[in-house]
Amino acid sequence: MDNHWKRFIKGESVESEVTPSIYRSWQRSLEYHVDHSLVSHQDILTSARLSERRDSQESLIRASEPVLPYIFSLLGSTNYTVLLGDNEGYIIEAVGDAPFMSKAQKVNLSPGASWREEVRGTNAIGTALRENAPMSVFGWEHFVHDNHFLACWAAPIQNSQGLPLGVLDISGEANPDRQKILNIAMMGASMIEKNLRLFELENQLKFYQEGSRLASSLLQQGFLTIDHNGIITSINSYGARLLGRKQEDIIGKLAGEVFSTPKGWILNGHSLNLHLKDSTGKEITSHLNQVFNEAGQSIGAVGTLQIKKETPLSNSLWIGNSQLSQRTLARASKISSTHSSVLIHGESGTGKEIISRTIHKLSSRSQGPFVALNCASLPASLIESELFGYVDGAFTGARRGGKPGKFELANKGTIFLDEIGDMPLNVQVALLRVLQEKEVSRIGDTKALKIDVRVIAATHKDLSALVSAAQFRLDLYYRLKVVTLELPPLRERSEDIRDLVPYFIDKTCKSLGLPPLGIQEDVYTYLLAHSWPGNVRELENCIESMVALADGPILTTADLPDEILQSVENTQASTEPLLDQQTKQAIIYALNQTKGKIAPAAKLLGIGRNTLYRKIKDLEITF
Ligand SMILES: Nc1ncnc2c1ncn2[C@@H]1O[C@H](COP(=O)(O)OP(=O)(O)OP(=O)(O)O)[C@@H](O)[C@H]1O
Repeated sequence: MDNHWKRFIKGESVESEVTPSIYRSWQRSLEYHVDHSLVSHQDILTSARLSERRDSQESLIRASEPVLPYIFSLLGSTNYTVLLGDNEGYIIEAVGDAPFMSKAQKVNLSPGASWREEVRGTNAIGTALRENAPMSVFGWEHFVHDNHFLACWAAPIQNSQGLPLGVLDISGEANPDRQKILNIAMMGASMIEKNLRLFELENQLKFYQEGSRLASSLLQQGFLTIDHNGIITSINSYGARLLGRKQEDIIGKLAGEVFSTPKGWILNGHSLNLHLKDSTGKEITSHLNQVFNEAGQSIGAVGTLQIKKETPLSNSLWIGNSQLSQRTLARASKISSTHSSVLIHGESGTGKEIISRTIHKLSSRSQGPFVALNCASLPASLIESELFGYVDGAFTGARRGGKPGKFELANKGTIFLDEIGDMPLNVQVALLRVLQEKEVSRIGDTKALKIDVRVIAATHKDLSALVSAAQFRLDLYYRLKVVTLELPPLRERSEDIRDLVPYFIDKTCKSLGLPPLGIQEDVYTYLLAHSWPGNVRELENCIESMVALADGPILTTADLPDEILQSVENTQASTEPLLDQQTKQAIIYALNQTKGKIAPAAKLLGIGRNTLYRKIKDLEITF
């Protein structure tokens, strides 16, 4: 068979009779002017240069260390050597049996020699590197005649981009089992590649760990990481100080031991707010987010710890961080420092009572009572006696000893009159008198009692229209609307849903004595798309029923009430396409953020101003 080689050397055409990769390499060997009749003694490193080279290839050598002897042991015969070459074909490591290695040494197949094609013509190491593919080169396929006694198999060792970093070679004396040994060489190369990737990941991990250690040491808040077993794997010194313990006393402990949270929470929720106290009793707020791997399994949680700031609004009962909510709260806070009557307008369930309680809590009357009366829930005949009370025997059916009215009960505090639009006209007159004279007389009594009460009235109706229809007194209307507050419906501040939902889940779990529940992100797609005609009350009811009926530790779309699923699916199917709805929401959000300014809103959305104008027009957005 070495006829092929001889004929090629003589210059005859053998292209169709030789393996293409071997033929290509022979051609290259000719171009490099490799002498086919002589063993080259070029490109052999001195031992000092070889050790420098090995130092520069430290990770390749470390990654191969366990692999070379293992591959040698698989060969099951001693007539082989297993070699590691670097990316320039220099042999930097060899494992093998002495008799064969000494034969190999005669042709410089030993550490220090480069087996690049340019120097030694066609050979497994050089040709595998050049072709960047596994190669076997047998006997006469070697370009240099003296190498014809060799049978060699080599596989490149590649980096993650597929570029060769080195080569694993198995050389022996002619062996017919070409594919089997090539497979072993390929397996060895892939084991080395895996080890190299592992080293890379270890380095990356060290890098990130060091980066996050440095960054978290600079943070003016606590930072902690918890693994999927619930063990605290790191906490910065600020966080440890907050908890009044040493870092080393916290790291390695179960989160449940440090935070005394219900067992198993870490695997249940997607995010969690822990409520803790520091060593001096100050409240610490925390926010932990779970981290998931690509398969969606929890691999732990990272989060922050902070001392809860005592802002005036921390007394607020209002949940929601949307721009509109923040504006509402800021206005409520201002109102709380005045003594005027307040008229709150908003759709049913938007939180008129909650905001009234907040105004009361923030005001100088906070130590006094907050008394609420829903004018729509009582028959007209009873409202007056509820408001002003009565004396013994004031009317048939009156309670013995009389009864104080809500105004009396609210003295030094706040009275909240919900659904004021439903107040009968005769009671409106009496109310106006109380407001003007700041005194109240129980029904059937001649004495008047001085009272100091702030009135907050609320309605979902258009009071000015009721005034025009002569159903509401103009003078009372003006008395009440000294200060007004408009509560936006939930559909206009849907970002609040992301704050309200975890709050309601938490609240319901506590009231039902259940462990904290998580919620799947998909559920929000529905909650955000629903129009919530019943506003926050409807959302609260929805979450309450989901929690009560939930099957697992995480609320999923399967737990959504049918009416929400249907209403969202109907809107999506019939009227606006989902994309339009979401675009609309994004635009409303951006306009809220930028207080209606077009240029910054367009920037926030990443679109041009003209496109934004067009979309506002097309989607009929009003702002
Ligand atoms: N911003 C909010 N944060 C927390 N809970 C809220 C908020 N807004 C409303 N809620 C809850 O939603 C429910 C309805 O709120 P509220 O009674 O204050 O609304 P309303 O506007 O007074 O309703 P209605 O006009 O029907 O009386 C209550 O259970 C309240 O706790």
